[in-house]
Amino acid sequence: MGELWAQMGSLMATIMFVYAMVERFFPTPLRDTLQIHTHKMMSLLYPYIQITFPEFSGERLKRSEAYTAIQTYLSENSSQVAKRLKAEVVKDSQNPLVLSMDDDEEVTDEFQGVKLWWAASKTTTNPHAYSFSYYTPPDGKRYFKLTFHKKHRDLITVSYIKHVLQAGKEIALRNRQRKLYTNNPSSGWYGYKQSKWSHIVFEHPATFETLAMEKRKKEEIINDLVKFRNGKDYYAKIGKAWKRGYLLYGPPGTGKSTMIAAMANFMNYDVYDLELTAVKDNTELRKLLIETSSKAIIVVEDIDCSLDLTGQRNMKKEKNEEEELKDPSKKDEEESVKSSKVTLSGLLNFIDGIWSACGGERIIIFTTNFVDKLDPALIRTGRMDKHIELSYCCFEAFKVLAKNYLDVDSHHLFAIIENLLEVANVTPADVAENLMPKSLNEDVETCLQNLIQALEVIKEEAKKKLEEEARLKEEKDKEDPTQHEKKNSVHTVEDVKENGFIL
Ligand SMILES: Nc1ncnc2c1ncn2[C@@H]1O[C@H](COP(=O)(O)OP(=O)(O)OP(=O)(O)O)[C@@H](O)[C@H]1O
Ligand SMILES: [Mg+2]
Repeated sequence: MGELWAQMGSLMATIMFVYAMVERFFPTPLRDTLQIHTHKMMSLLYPYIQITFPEFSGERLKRSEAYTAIQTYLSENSSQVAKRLKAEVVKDSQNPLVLSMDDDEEVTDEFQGVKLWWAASKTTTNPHAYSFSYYTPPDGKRYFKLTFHKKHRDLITVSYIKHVLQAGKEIALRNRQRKLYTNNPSSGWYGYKQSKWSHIVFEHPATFETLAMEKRKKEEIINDLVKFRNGKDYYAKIGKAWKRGYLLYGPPGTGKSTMIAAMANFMNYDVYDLELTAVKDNTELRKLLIETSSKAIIVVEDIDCSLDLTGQRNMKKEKNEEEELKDPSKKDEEESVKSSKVTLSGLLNFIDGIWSACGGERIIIFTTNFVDKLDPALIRTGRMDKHIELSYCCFEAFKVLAKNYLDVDSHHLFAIIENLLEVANVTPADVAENLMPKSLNEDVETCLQNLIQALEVIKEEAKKKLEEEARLKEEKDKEDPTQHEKKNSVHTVEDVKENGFIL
């Protein structure tokens, strides 16, 4: 910046001298003409272009987006070089204290080999002058001034400014504090200051590194997410809304919720935990969706329990009426489900209707313990793009947990555990529970022994259960071999109905 200031200084001195001469020796009409020409000539000699970015444009309350983006960009790129910094507390940021360059401070930047100068300044205002604007700060209007050589005009005005604004927005997004939203019951939507979603700061520590799962499967999911994140142009090209649906299924404690948290942390997205039973009808579901932000994961946990969306409504009805006669408390249970009128078609519209296309990238995740119970319409390809099974703990997943909980990569007891995991169906949640030291003096060996004991018990129980099932089957076969054959065929209408499939 030194050389620029030296050049500017000598130019300013020349201009002032020429103006002074003109003022002094020429009559007014000639003086005006001469001044215009002098000005033109000086601007020809002065080879730099300046662009200013005011903090508030016009008289609007809103701070200029460009100014904010430039400030963020410069804070990250130049706060190390600027000598005088300004500290500001920024709301909703991971790092609430943001340092940016102070007024009248300059920094340089470089873009494709071209040097540029940024200066933070403010206009000086007359403190006695009455301002019509509420938004003009008493100490003047702030602005950033960008100076560059005129031969780079196109590069700077077309590419560089775009780059700065984009990078500034990305930095702000990266540094923002992410939120976990839950929907409020609609009865409270119209109250004072009540909004449709309540939020808290999202601070779940789960990551893909700590998620116990086969490496290959994990990489597949990560690649899918990365492809989605970078797919803005691709989605626009194929004419599809920029969204992706995942169905996570598996027994309780296999890590479905943990995976959602890992996904949110990986993508740096907000999470909207949608409680469908609190949504009155499809219209309200739509209103909730419109109020979600871009870069969000919308989660419906336990979709099979949230609503009677399994397509078995009619089949179940008769059964429930019978049950109600026997047990009246069943009726109350059913009533509470009926009070939510979100239908399967409402939910499908929610997923792939035009409503889901408003705004930017969105991920929709359903979780269930019973994938077979879901209506095929809900999970068909294109609607839920990827089905991910979270299953019982395999040896590879155990190794991740051992690393997380005990900080070990290998141990002589691992071989025994590997053999036991092949025969015992145990969830990662159970493995984690057993690996956790119960007291301060429990070492790695003791923790692994605890797990082995637990796995032995599970293995024995499973063995007994299998033996019992085999015995019962044998007894049944003896009683009525034809009945058993019929029962074994899953293709009979009775069985399909009983299992909750839709014909
Ligand atoms: N795959 C996993 N990797 C790491 N930790 C896991 C995994 N699965 C379960 N856990 C541990 O077990 C606990 C329960 O897991 P989580 O809540 O994710 O299970 P879930 O599949 O969502 O169960 P549910 O069906 O009951 O909702 C977690 O807090 C986590 O500590
Ligand atoms: Mg869960």
